[in-house]
Amino acid sequence: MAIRGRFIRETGPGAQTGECPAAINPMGPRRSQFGNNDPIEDDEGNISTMASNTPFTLKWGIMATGWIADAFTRDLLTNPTTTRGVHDVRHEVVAVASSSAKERAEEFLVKIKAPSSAKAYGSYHELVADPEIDIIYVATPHSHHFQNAMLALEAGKNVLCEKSLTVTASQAHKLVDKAKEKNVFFMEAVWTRYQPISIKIRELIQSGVIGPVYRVVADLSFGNDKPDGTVSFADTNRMVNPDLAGGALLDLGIYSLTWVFQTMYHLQKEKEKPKVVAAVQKYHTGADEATSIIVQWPQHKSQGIALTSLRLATGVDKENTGGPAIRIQGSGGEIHVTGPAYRPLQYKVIRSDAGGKIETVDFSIPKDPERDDWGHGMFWEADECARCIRDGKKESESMPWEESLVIMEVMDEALKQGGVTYPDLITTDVFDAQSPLNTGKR
Ligand SMILES: NC(=O)C1=CN([C@@H]2O[C@H](COP(=O)(O)OP(=O)(O)OC[C@H]3O[C@@H](n4cnc5c(N)ncnc54)[C@H](OP(=O)(O)O)[C@@H]3O)[C@@H](O)[C@H]2O)C=CC1
Ligand SMILES: O=C1OC[C@@H](O)[C@H](O)[C@H]1O
Repeated sequence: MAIRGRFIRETGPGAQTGECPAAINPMGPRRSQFGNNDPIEDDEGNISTMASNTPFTLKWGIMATGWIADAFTRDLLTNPTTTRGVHDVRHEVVAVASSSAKERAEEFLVKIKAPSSAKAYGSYHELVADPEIDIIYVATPHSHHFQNAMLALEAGKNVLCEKSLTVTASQAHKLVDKAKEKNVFFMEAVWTRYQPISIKIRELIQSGVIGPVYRVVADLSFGNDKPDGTVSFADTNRMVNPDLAGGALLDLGIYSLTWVFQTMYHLQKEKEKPKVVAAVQKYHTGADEATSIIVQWPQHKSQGIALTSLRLATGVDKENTGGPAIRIQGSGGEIHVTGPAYRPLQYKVIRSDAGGKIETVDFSIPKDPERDDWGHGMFWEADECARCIRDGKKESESMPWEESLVIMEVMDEALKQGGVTYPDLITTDVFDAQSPLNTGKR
Protein backbone atom coordinates (compact mmCIF):
# COMPACT_ATOMS: atom_id res chain seq x y z
CA MET A 1 0.00 0.00 0.00
CA ALA A 2 1.46 3.35 -1.00
CA ILE A 3 2.04 5.72 1.90
CA ARG A 4 1.95 9.15 0.33
CA GLY A 5 3.66 12.14 1.89
CA ARG A 6 3.61 10.89 5.44
CA PHE A 7 6.59 11.15 7.70
CA ILE A 8 7.41 11.30 11.32
CA ARG A 9 9.31 14.20 12.81
CA GLU A 10 10.60 14.43 16.27
CA THR A 11 11.58 17.55 18.11
CA GLY A 12 13.41 17.93 21.37
CA PRO A 13 16.30 15.81 22.68
CA GLY A 14 17.22 12.83 20.42
CA ALA A 15 15.11 14.14 17.54
CA GLN A 16 15.12 12.19 14.25
CA THR A 17 13.72 12.75 10.81
CA GLY A 18 12.85 10.09 8.25
CA GLU A 19 10.33 7.96 6.49
CA CYS A 20 7.40 6.79 8.55
CA PRO A 21 8.33 3.23 9.56
CA ALA A 22 5.79 0.41 9.22
CA ALA A 23 5.40 0.10 12.98
CA ILE A 24 3.95 3.58 13.10
CA ASN A 25 2.30 3.47 9.71
CA PRO A 26 -0.44 6.10 10.02
CA MET A 27 -2.63 4.04 7.71
CA GLY A 28 -2.87 1.42 10.44
CA PRO A 29 -2.72 -2.37 10.02
CA ARG A 30 -3.86 -3.35 6.56
CA ARG A 31 -6.04 -6.35 7.15
CA SER A 32 -7.80 -5.36 10.30
CA GLN A 33 -8.65 -1.86 9.13
CA PHE A 34 -8.94 -2.13 5.43
CA GLY A 35 -9.85 -5.78 4.77
CA ASN A 36 -8.02 -6.01 1.46
CA ASN A 37 -7.72 -9.17 -0.63
CA ASP A 38 -3.95 -9.45 -0.62
CA PRO A 39 -2.43 -12.94 -0.60
CA ILE A 40 -1.77 -14.44 2.83
CA GLU A 41 0.95 -17.01 3.46
CA ASP A 42 0.22 -19.57 6.18
CA ASP A 43 2.77 -21.31 8.44
CA GLU A 44 3.38 -24.02 5.81
CA GLY A 45 3.97 -21.52 3.02
CA ASN A 46 0.57 -22.00 1.33
CA ILE A 47 -0.70 -18.91 -0.41
CA SER A 48 -4.37 -18.00 -0.29
CA THR A 49 -6.49 -14.86 -0.43
CA MET A 50 -8.96 -13.66 2.17
CA ALA A 51 -11.71 -13.37 -0.41
CA SER A 52 -12.26 -13.30 -4.14
CA ASN A 53 -9.82 -11.09 -6.02
CA THR A 54 -12.69 -9.38 -7.82
CA PRO A 55 -13.45 -6.17 -5.97
CA PHE A 56 -16.93 -5.78 -4.58
CA THR A 57 -18.73 -2.97 -6.41
CA LEU A 58 -21.11 -0.75 -4.47
CA LYS A 59 -23.71 1.03 -6.62
CA TRP A 60 -24.55 4.53 -5.42
CA GLY A 61 -27.49 6.87 -5.81
CA ILE A 62 -26.73 10.47 -4.87
CA MET A 63 -29.57 12.46 -3.30
CA ALA A 64 -29.01 16.22 -3.93
CA THR A 65 -26.68 18.19 -6.14
CA GLY A 66 -25.09 20.64 -3.70
CA TRP A 67 -21.56 21.23 -2.46
CA ILE A 68 -20.95 18.05 -0.51
CA ALA A 69 -22.75 15.85 -3.05
CA ASP A 70 -20.22 17.13 -5.57
CA ALA A 71 -17.17 16.48 -3.37
CA PHE A 72 -18.34 13.04 -2.25
CA THR A 73 -19.29 11.85 -5.72
CA ARG A 74 -15.93 12.99 -7.12
CA ASP A 75 -14.30 10.92 -4.36
CA LEU A 76 -16.39 7.89 -5.37
CA LEU A 77 -15.05 8.28 -8.90
CA THR A 78 -11.38 8.16 -7.87
CA ASN A 79 -9.47 4.95 -8.44
CA PRO A 80 -9.38 3.06 -5.12
CA THR A 81 -6.25 1.08 -6.01
CA THR A 82 -4.01 3.79 -7.35
CA THR A 83 -5.08 6.51 -4.91
CA ARG A 84 -5.29 4.63 -1.62
CA GLY A 85 -4.14 1.06 -2.16
CA VAL A 86 -7.64 -0.40 -1.84
CA HIS A 87 -8.19 -3.58 -3.86
CA ASP A 88 -11.24 -5.20 -2.34
CA VAL A 89 -13.99 -2.64 -3.05
CA ARG A 90 -14.89 -0.14 -5.73
CA HIS A 91 -17.72 2.30 -6.38
CA GLU A 92 -20.11 2.98 -9.20
CA VAL A 93 -22.28 6.09 -9.49
CA VAL A 94 -25.59 4.81 -10.85
CA ALA A 95 -27.67 7.99 -10.57
CA VAL A 96 -28.02 11.42 -9.03
CA ALA A 97 -31.25 13.22 -8.20
CA SER A 98 -32.17 16.85 -7.74
CA SER A 99 -35.29 17.61 -5.73
CA SER A 100 -36.25 20.37 -8.11
CA ALA A 101 -35.23 19.64 -11.71
CA LYS A 102 -33.77 16.86 -13.81
CA GLU A 103 -31.60 19.49 -15.55
CA ARG A 104 -29.82 20.23 -12.26
CA ALA A 105 -28.92 16.57 -11.95
CA GLU A 106 -27.75 16.47 -15.58
CA GLU A 107 -25.57 19.55 -15.04
CA PHE A 108 -24.14 17.95 -11.91
CA LEU A 109 -23.12 14.82 -13.82
CA VAL A 110 -21.41 16.90 -16.51
CA LYS A 111 -19.64 19.05 -13.92
CA ILE A 112 -18.14 16.10 -12.08
CA LYS A 113 -17.30 14.25 -15.31
CA ALA A 114 -19.38 11.22 -14.35
CA PRO A 115 -19.42 8.16 -16.61
CA SER A 116 -22.05 8.38 -19.38
CA SER A 117 -23.94 5.47 -17.80
CA ALA A 118 -24.93 7.61 -14.78
CA LYS A 119 -28.60 8.61 -14.78
CA ALA A 120 -30.16 11.96 -13.84
CA TYR A 121 -33.44 12.18 -11.95
CA GLY A 122 -35.61 15.19 -11.21
CA SER A 123 -37.00 13.81 -7.94
CA TYR A 124 -35.84 11.95 -4.86
CA HIS A 125 -38.77 9.53 -5.24
CA GLU A 126 -37.46 8.34 -8.61
CA LEU A 127 -33.98 7.89 -7.18
CA VAL A 128 -35.00 5.62 -4.31
CA ALA A 129 -37.16 3.54 -6.67
CA ASP A 130 -34.23 2.71 -8.97
CA PRO A 131 -33.61 -1.05 -8.59
CA GLU A 132 -29.99 -0.76 -9.77
CA ILE A 133 -29.01 1.31 -6.74
CA ASP A 134 -27.60 -0.41 -3.61
CA ILE A 135 -27.09 2.62 -1.39
CA ILE A 136 -28.38 6.19 -1.22
CA TYR A 137 -26.07 8.99 -0.10
CA VAL A 138 -28.25 11.68 1.53
CA ALA A 139 -26.52 15.03 0.89
CA THR A 140 -29.32 17.48 1.67
CA PRO A 141 -29.29 20.05 4.53
CA HIS A 142 -29.72 18.48 7.99
CA SER A 143 -33.28 19.82 8.11
CA HIS A 144 -34.12 17.26 5.41
CA HIS A 145 -32.18 14.22 6.65
CA PHE A 146 -34.99 12.54 8.60
CA GLN A 147 -37.56 12.67 5.80
CA ASN A 148 -35.03 11.95 3.01
CA ALA A 149 -33.26 9.08 4.77
CA MET A 150 -36.61 7.59 5.78
CA LEU A 151 -37.78 7.81 2.15
CA ALA A 152 -34.77 5.74 1.13
CA LEU A 153 -35.04 3.26 4.02
CA GLU A 154 -38.75 2.76 3.33
CA ALA A 155 -37.77 1.89 -0.24
CA GLY A 156 -35.47 -0.80 1.18
CA LYS A 157 -32.24 0.99 0.33
CA ASN A 158 -29.03 1.05 2.34
CA VAL A 159 -28.31 4.63 3.43
CA LEU A 160 -25.30 6.80 4.15
CA CYS A 161 -26.68 10.05 5.60
CA GLU A 162 -24.67 13.25 6.01
CA LYS A 163 -24.07 14.76 9.43
CA SER A 164 -25.71 15.84 11.57
CA LEU A 165 -27.77 12.69 11.25
CA THR A 166 -31.02 14.49 12.04
CA VAL A 167 -32.33 17.62 13.76
CA THR A 168 -33.52 15.74 16.86
CA ALA A 169 -32.53 12.56 18.69
CA SER A 170 -36.08 11.26 18.36
CA GLN A 171 -35.79 11.38 14.56
CA ALA A 172 -32.47 9.54 14.72
CA HIS A 173 -34.03 6.78 16.86
CA LYS A 174 -36.80 6.37 14.27
CA LEU A 175 -34.29 6.00 11.44
CA VAL A 176 -32.31 3.36 13.31
CA ASP A 177 -35.52 1.48 14.09
CA LYS A 178 -36.46 1.59 10.40
CA ALA A 179 -33.03 0.34 9.31
CA LYS A 180 -33.43 -2.58 11.74
CA GLU A 181 -36.96 -3.31 10.48
CA LYS A 182 -35.85 -3.23 6.83
CA ASN A 183 -32.62 -5.11 7.60
CA VAL A 184 -30.49 -2.62 5.68
CA PHE A 185 -27.18 -0.86 6.28
CA PHE A 186 -27.42 2.63 7.75
CA MET A 187 -24.64 5.03 8.75
CA GLU A 188 -24.10 8.66 9.66
CA ALA A 189 -21.50 10.07 7.27
CA VAL A 190 -18.90 11.18 9.80
CA TRP A 191 -16.00 10.89 7.34
CA THR A 192 -13.45 12.01 9.94
CA ARG A 193 -13.72 8.68 11.77
CA TYR A 194 -12.54 6.77 8.67
CA GLN A 195 -9.55 8.98 7.93
CA PRO A 196 -6.21 7.26 8.69
CA ILE A 197 -5.34 9.93 11.27
CA SER A 198 -8.41 9.09 13.37
CA ILE A 199 -7.79 5.36 13.11
CA LYS A 200 -4.17 5.83 14.15
CA ILE A 201 -5.03 8.08 17.10
CA ARG A 202 -7.66 5.63 18.39
CA GLU A 203 -5.04 2.88 18.16
CA LEU A 204 -2.47 5.00 19.99
CA ILE A 205 -4.90 5.68 22.82
CA GLN A 206 -5.81 2.01 23.06
CA SER A 207 -2.14 1.06 23.16
CA GLY A 208 -1.87 3.18 26.31
CA VAL A 209 0.82 5.47 24.95
CA ILE A 210 -0.51 8.47 26.88
CA GLY A 211 -2.14 6.46 29.68
CA PRO A 212 -5.84 6.70 30.48
CA VAL A 213 -7.45 9.70 28.76
CA TYR A 214 -9.21 11.93 31.26
CA ARG A 215 -9.85 15.07 29.23
CA VAL A 216 -10.31 16.07 25.61
CA VAL A 217 -10.77 19.63 24.41
CA ALA A 218 -11.90 19.90 20.78
CA ASP A 219 -12.87 22.86 18.64
CA LEU A 220 -14.22 23.48 15.18
CA SER A 221 -14.99 27.14 14.63
CA PHE A 222 -15.14 29.48 11.66
CA GLY A 223 -14.17 33.17 11.86
CA ASN A 224 -17.10 34.86 10.15
CA ASP A 225 -17.42 37.86 12.45
CA LYS A 226 -18.38 41.13 10.73
CA PRO A 227 -17.85 44.64 12.12
CA ASP A 228 -21.61 45.28 12.04
CA GLY A 229 -22.19 42.50 14.57
CA THR A 230 -23.51 39.94 12.11
CA VAL A 231 -21.69 36.92 10.67
CA SER A 232 -20.88 36.67 6.99
CA PHE A 233 -23.67 34.25 6.11
CA ALA A 234 -26.95 35.56 4.69
CA ASP A 235 -29.86 34.86 7.03
CA THR A 236 -31.19 32.42 4.43
CA ASN A 237 -27.91 30.43 4.32
CA ARG A 238 -28.17 26.92 5.76
CA MET A 239 -25.44 27.81 8.30
CA VAL A 240 -27.75 30.19 10.20
CA ASN A 241 -31.24 29.59 8.80
CA PRO A 242 -33.46 27.76 11.34
CA ASP A 243 -35.66 26.44 8.50
CA LEU A 244 -32.60 24.48 7.34
CA ALA A 245 -31.59 23.51 10.91
CA GLY A 246 -28.82 26.12 10.82
CA GLY A 247 -26.44 26.84 13.66
CA ALA A 248 -22.86 26.13 14.66
CA LEU A 249 -23.56 23.02 16.72
CA LEU A 250 -25.33 20.81 14.18
CA ASP A 251 -22.99 21.84 11.37
CA LEU A 252 -19.56 22.24 12.99
CA GLY A 253 -19.83 21.34 16.69
CA ILE A 254 -20.62 17.79 15.72
CA TYR A 255 -16.96 17.42 14.70
CA SER A 256 -15.78 18.68 18.09
CA LEU A 257 -18.09 16.09 19.65
CA THR A 258 -16.73 13.50 17.21
CA TRP A 259 -13.24 13.95 18.66
CA VAL A 260 -14.52 13.92 22.22
CA PHE A 261 -16.49 10.75 21.54
CA GLN A 262 -14.10 8.82 19.33
CA THR A 263 -11.24 9.27 21.80
CA MET A 264 -13.23 8.57 24.97
CA TYR A 265 -16.78 7.16 24.76
CA HIS A 266 -16.04 5.01 21.69
CA LEU A 267 -13.17 3.33 23.56
CA GLN A 268 -15.04 2.76 26.82
CA LYS A 269 -15.46 -0.97 27.47
CA GLU A 270 -18.62 -0.39 29.45
CA LYS A 271 -20.49 2.50 27.91
CA GLU A 272 -21.52 5.25 30.29
CA LYS A 273 -24.16 7.83 29.32
CA PRO A 274 -22.66 11.32 29.54
CA LYS A 275 -23.88 14.23 31.64
CA VAL A 276 -24.20 17.43 29.61
CA VAL A 277 -23.77 21.13 30.46
CA ALA A 278 -23.96 23.67 27.63
CA ALA A 279 -23.58 27.41 27.03
CA VAL A 280 -25.26 28.61 23.86
CA GLN A 281 -24.97 32.01 22.19
CA LYS A 282 -27.98 32.61 19.95
CA TYR A 283 -27.77 34.47 16.65
CA HIS A 284 -30.52 36.93 15.64
CA THR A 285 -32.05 34.23 13.39
CA GLY A 286 -32.61 32.01 16.44
CA ALA A 287 -29.90 29.49 15.49
CA ASP A 288 -26.83 29.09 17.71
CA GLU A 289 -23.76 31.08 16.63
CA ALA A 290 -21.51 29.64 19.36
CA THR A 291 -21.98 26.62 21.59
CA SER A 292 -19.69 25.16 24.25
CA ILE A 293 -20.52 21.79 25.74
CA ILE A 294 -19.01 19.93 28.66
CA VAL A 295 -19.76 16.22 28.62
CA GLN A 296 -18.86 14.26 31.71
CA TRP A 297 -18.46 10.53 32.35
CA PRO A 298 -18.24 10.41 36.15
CA GLN A 299 -17.51 6.66 36.41
CA HIS A 300 -14.62 7.04 33.97
CA LYS A 301 -13.46 10.25 35.71
CA SER A 302 -13.34 11.84 32.27
CA GLN A 303 -14.63 15.03 30.69
CA GLY A 304 -14.83 16.36 27.16
CA ILE A 305 -15.13 19.97 26.12
CA ALA A 306 -16.61 20.49 22.66
CA LEU A 307 -16.44 24.03 21.29
CA THR A 308 -17.84 25.66 18.16
CA SER A 309 -18.40 29.16 16.88
CA LEU A 310 -19.29 30.93 13.66
CA ARG A 311 -17.53 34.15 14.78
CA LEU A 312 -14.13 33.06 15.95
CA ALA A 313 -11.88 30.68 13.98
CA THR A 314 -10.19 27.72 15.68
CA GLY A 315 -6.71 29.03 14.92
CA VAL A 316 -5.42 32.44 13.99
CA ASP A 317 -3.80 31.04 10.85
CA LYS A 318 -3.31 27.85 8.86
CA GLU A 319 -0.01 27.19 10.67
CA ASN A 320 -2.03 26.60 13.80
CA THR A 321 -0.28 29.34 15.72
CA GLY A 322 -3.23 29.43 18.06
CA GLY A 323 -2.50 25.87 19.25
CA PRO A 324 -4.01 22.49 18.50
CA ALA A 325 -7.65 22.14 17.48
CA ILE A 326 -7.89 18.98 19.54
CA ARG A 327 -6.01 18.25 22.74
CA ILE A 328 -6.27 14.70 24.10
CA GLN A 329 -4.93 14.54 27.63
CA GLY A 330 -3.93 11.33 29.37
CA SER A 331 -2.16 10.71 32.65
CA GLY A 332 1.03 9.86 30.73
CA GLY A 333 1.01 12.54 28.07
CA GLU A 334 -0.98 14.29 25.39
CA ILE A 335 -1.86 14.02 21.73
CA HIS A 336 -2.31 17.33 19.93
CA VAL A 337 -4.18 17.33 16.64
CA THR A 338 -3.85 20.19 14.18
CA GLY A 339 -7.20 21.13 12.67
CA PRO A 340 -9.57 21.57 11.01
CA ALA A 341 -11.34 18.97 13.12
CA TYR A 342 -13.26 17.54 10.14
CA ARG A 343 -10.03 16.65 8.30
CA PRO A 344 -6.92 17.26 10.40
CA LEU A 345 -3.57 16.37 8.82
CA GLN A 346 -1.15 16.29 11.72
CA TYR A 347 -0.83 14.99 15.24
CA LYS A 348 1.88 15.24 17.86
CA VAL A 349 2.49 12.83 20.72
CA ILE A 350 3.99 14.41 23.82
CA ARG A 351 4.76 11.75 26.41
CA SER A 352 5.64 12.76 29.93
CA ASP A 353 8.36 10.05 30.06
CA ALA A 354 10.03 11.06 26.78
CA GLY A 355 12.19 13.85 28.13
CA GLY A 356 10.53 16.56 26.11
CA LYS A 357 10.79 14.66 22.80
CA ILE A 358 7.79 15.32 20.59
CA GLU A 359 6.75 12.89 17.86
CA THR A 360 5.04 14.60 14.92
CA VAL A 361 3.16 12.65 12.25
CA ASP A 362 1.80 14.24 9.07
CA PHE A 363 -0.88 12.92 6.76
CA SER A 364 -1.99 13.85 3.27
CA ILE A 365 -5.09 13.21 1.23
CA PRO A 366 -4.42 11.00 -1.80
CA LYS A 367 -5.25 12.56 -5.16
CA ASP A 368 -6.16 10.87 -8.43
CA PRO A 369 -4.11 12.24 -11.36
CA GLU A 370 -6.63 10.70 -13.75
CA ARG A 371 -9.46 12.66 -12.11
CA ASP A 372 -7.97 16.17 -12.27
CA ASP A 373 -5.92 15.43 -9.14
CA TRP A 374 -9.10 15.15 -7.11
CA GLY A 375 -9.17 13.72 -3.62
CA HIS A 376 -11.14 15.11 -0.69
CA GLY A 377 -10.82 12.31 1.88
CA MET A 378 -14.40 11.05 1.88
CA PHE A 379 -13.56 7.85 -0.03
CA TRP A 380 -12.52 6.04 3.12
CA GLU A 381 -16.05 6.25 4.57
CA ALA A 382 -17.41 5.11 1.19
CA ASP A 383 -15.03 2.12 1.27
CA GLU A 384 -16.34 1.32 4.75
CA CYS A 385 -19.93 1.30 3.45
CA ALA A 386 -18.91 -1.07 0.66
CA ARG A 387 -17.18 -3.48 3.04
CA CYS A 388 -20.05 -3.46 5.52
CA ILE A 389 -22.60 -4.16 2.79
CA ARG A 390 -20.40 -6.81 1.19
CA ASP A 391 -20.04 -8.49 4.58
CA GLY A 392 -23.74 -8.23 5.47
CA LYS A 393 -23.16 -5.76 8.31
CA LYS A 394 -25.97 -3.31 9.06
CA GLU A 395 -23.87 -0.78 10.92
CA SER A 396 -20.25 0.31 11.00
CA GLU A 397 -18.14 -0.46 14.06
CA SER A 398 -16.42 2.92 13.82
CA MET A 399 -19.69 4.90 13.78
CA PRO A 400 -22.19 2.59 15.49
CA TRP A 401 -25.87 3.46 15.64
CA GLU A 402 -25.78 3.67 19.41
CA GLU A 403 -23.04 6.30 19.29
CA SER A 404 -24.82 8.41 16.67
CA LEU A 405 -27.87 8.30 18.94
CA VAL A 406 -25.97 9.33 22.08
CA ILE A 407 -24.33 12.22 20.22
CA MET A 408 -27.72 13.36 18.89
CA GLU A 409 -29.02 13.20 22.48
CA VAL A 410 -26.12 15.36 23.66
CA MET A 411 -26.84 17.94 20.93
CA ASP A 412 -30.56 17.84 21.73
CA GLU A 413 -29.82 18.53 25.36
CA ALA A 414 -27.36 21.34 24.59
CA LEU A 415 -29.82 23.08 22.27
CA LYS A 416 -32.58 22.62 24.84
CA GLN A 417 -30.41 24.20 27.55
CA GLY A 418 -29.72 27.10 25.16
CA GLY A 419 -33.36 27.57 24.18
CA VAL A 420 -32.79 26.89 20.47
CA THR A 421 -35.87 25.60 18.69
CA TYR A 422 -36.53 24.61 15.08
CA PRO A 423 -39.80 24.59 13.08
CA ASP A 424 -42.20 21.64 13.34
CA LEU A 425 -41.75 20.74 9.66
CA ILE A 426 -38.13 19.76 10.28
CA THR A 427 -38.41 18.38 13.83
CA THR A 428 -41.36 16.05 13.37
CA ASP A 429 -40.49 12.38 13.71
CA VAL A 430 -43.48 11.32 11.65
CA PHE A 431 -42.52 10.25 8.15
CA ASP A 432 -44.37 11.82 5.26
CA ALA A 433 -43.36 10.70 1.77
CA GLN A 434 -45.12 13.79 0.39
CA SER A 435 -43.43 16.24 2.79
CA PRO A 436 -42.04 19.25 0.89
CA LEU A 437 -38.69 18.06 2.21
CA ASN A 438 -39.11 14.97 0.02
CA THR A 439 -40.85 16.49 -2.97
CA GLY A 440 -38.82 19.70 -3.24
CA LYS A 441 -42.04 21.74 -3.45
CA ARG A 442 -40.79 24.56 -1.24
N1 LIG B 1 -18.98 15.86 5.47
C1 LIG B 1 -18.65 17.09 5.13
O1 LIG B 1 -17.49 17.47 5.05
C2 LIG B 1 -19.69 18.06 4.83
C3 LIG B 1 -20.99 17.75 5.11
N2 LIG B 1 -21.97 18.63 4.84
C4 LIG B 1 -23.34 18.24 5.15
O2 LIG B 1 -24.01 18.00 3.93
C5 LIG B 1 -25.31 18.53 3.97
C6 LIG B 1 -25.49 19.45 2.76
O3 LIG B 1 -24.58 20.52 2.83
P1 LIG B 1 -24.08 21.31 1.52
O4 LIG B 1 -23.82 20.36 0.43
O5 LIG B 1 -23.01 22.21 1.96
O6 LIG B 1 -25.38 22.15 1.19
P2 LIG B 1 -25.78 22.81 -0.19
O7 LIG B 1 -26.71 23.91 0.14
O8 LIG B 1 -24.59 23.09 -1.02
O9 LIG B 1 -26.59 21.66 -0.93
C7 LIG B 1 -27.75 21.11 -0.40
C8 LIG B 1 -28.54 20.44 -1.49
O10 LIG B 1 -29.71 19.89 -0.91
C9 LIG B 1 -30.80 19.96 -1.80
N3 LIG B 1 -31.96 20.61 -1.19
C10 LIG B 1 -33.18 20.09 -1.14
N4 LIG B 1 -34.04 20.90 -0.55
C11 LIG B 1 -33.35 22.01 -0.22
C12 LIG B 1 -33.69 23.25 0.40
N5 LIG B 1 -34.94 23.51 0.82
N6 LIG B 1 -32.71 24.16 0.57
C13 LIG B 1 -31.46 23.91 0.18
N7 LIG B 1 -31.08 22.76 -0.42
C14 LIG B 1 -32.01 21.82 -0.62
C15 LIG B 1 -30.33 20.78 -3.00
O11 LIG B 1 -30.11 19.87 -4.06
P3 LIG B 1 -31.25 19.50 -5.13
O12 LIG B 1 -32.18 20.65 -5.26
O13 LIG B 1 -30.51 19.28 -6.33
O14 LIG B 1 -31.92 18.30 -4.59
C16 LIG B 1 -29.02 21.38 -2.58
O15 LIG B 1 -28.10 21.46 -3.63
C17 LIG B 1 -25.48 19.19 5.33
O16 LIG B 1 -26.18 18.33 6.17
C18 LIG B 1 -24.05 19.37 5.86
O17 LIG B 1 -23.97 19.21 7.24
C19 LIG B 1 -21.71 19.81 4.20
C20 LIG B 1 -20.44 20.17 3.89
C21 LIG B 1 -19.30 19.35 4.23
O1 LIG C 1 -19.22 19.17 7.44
C1 LIG C 1 -18.74 20.26 7.25
O2 LIG C 1 -17.41 20.39 7.16
C2 LIG C 1 -16.85 21.45 6.43
C3 LIG C 1 -17.60 22.73 6.63
O3 LIG C 1 -17.11 23.67 5.70
C4 LIG C 1 -19.07 22.55 6.42
O4 LIG C 1 -19.77 23.73 6.76
C5 LIG C 1 -19.59 21.45 7.27
O5 LIG C 1 -20.92 21.15 6.90
